[in-house]
Amino acid sequence: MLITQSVSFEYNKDNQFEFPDLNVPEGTDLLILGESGVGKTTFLHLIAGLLKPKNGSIQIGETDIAQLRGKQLDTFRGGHVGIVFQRAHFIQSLTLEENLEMVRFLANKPQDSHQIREVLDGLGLLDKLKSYPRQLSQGEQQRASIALAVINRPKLILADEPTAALDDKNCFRVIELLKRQTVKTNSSLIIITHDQRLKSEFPVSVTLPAIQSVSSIN
Ligand SMILES: Nc1ncnc2c1ncn2[C@@H]1O[C@H](COP(=O)(O)OP(=O)(O)OP(=O)(O)O)[C@@H](O)[C@H]1O
Repeated sequence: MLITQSVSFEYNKDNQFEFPDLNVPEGTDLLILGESGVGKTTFLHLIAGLLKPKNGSIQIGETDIAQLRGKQLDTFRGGHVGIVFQRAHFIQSLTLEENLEMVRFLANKPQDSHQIREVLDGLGLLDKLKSYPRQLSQGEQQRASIALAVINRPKLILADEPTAALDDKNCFRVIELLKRQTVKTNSSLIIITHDQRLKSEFPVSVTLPAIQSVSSIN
């Protein structure tokens, strides 16, 4: 599903990165661990096509997203990649249902109210369909951000520190919800985090080294 090779990136000469090669088959999960500042979010943004690598290839399915530009890239991402951001990105003037409709619209997907209800139901948010983002608790917002990420049934779900602000109970609940969603659609799930609690939940993990060098999945 995802193959990265020799991916490097630089913000400037003080912040240069070489990332491990990844090979994540369809339907499998991967945890990417690393200390603060080693480039976890940067790597996730490269995989999502939000940043362009300096060198290397990032293949999602048959497509090297490092080669896509503009609208092509946006449409590809909208249809194939779901991102659970550190902080949820909602349109505050729209209800949760309308936010989800917007995500489908932006990916050129037909509206499907059954799909929206099914996803919200799976996340325990069906009664929040008509709520505005500000009316949701922090935990509900976290779950709603998972809904935004999975509504288009992407084959690749990327999550940036989805549990950092959560207590143990909610941490494992969010992981369970993410895993359940990926099983439903046979998607691959990649979580980047410094949250060591997640290690026991994922058989495969890779740690980004403090001193950047290329390594591979252990
Ligand atoms: N836009 C930017 N311009 C310049 N440097 C940046 C930029 N974004 C991030 N950096 C630097 O790149 C390094 C890696 O940042 P990144 O956010 O990828 O780390 P991280 O491992 O996700 O950290 P954390 O766990 O604290 O979120 C940091 O030193 C950061 O200051």
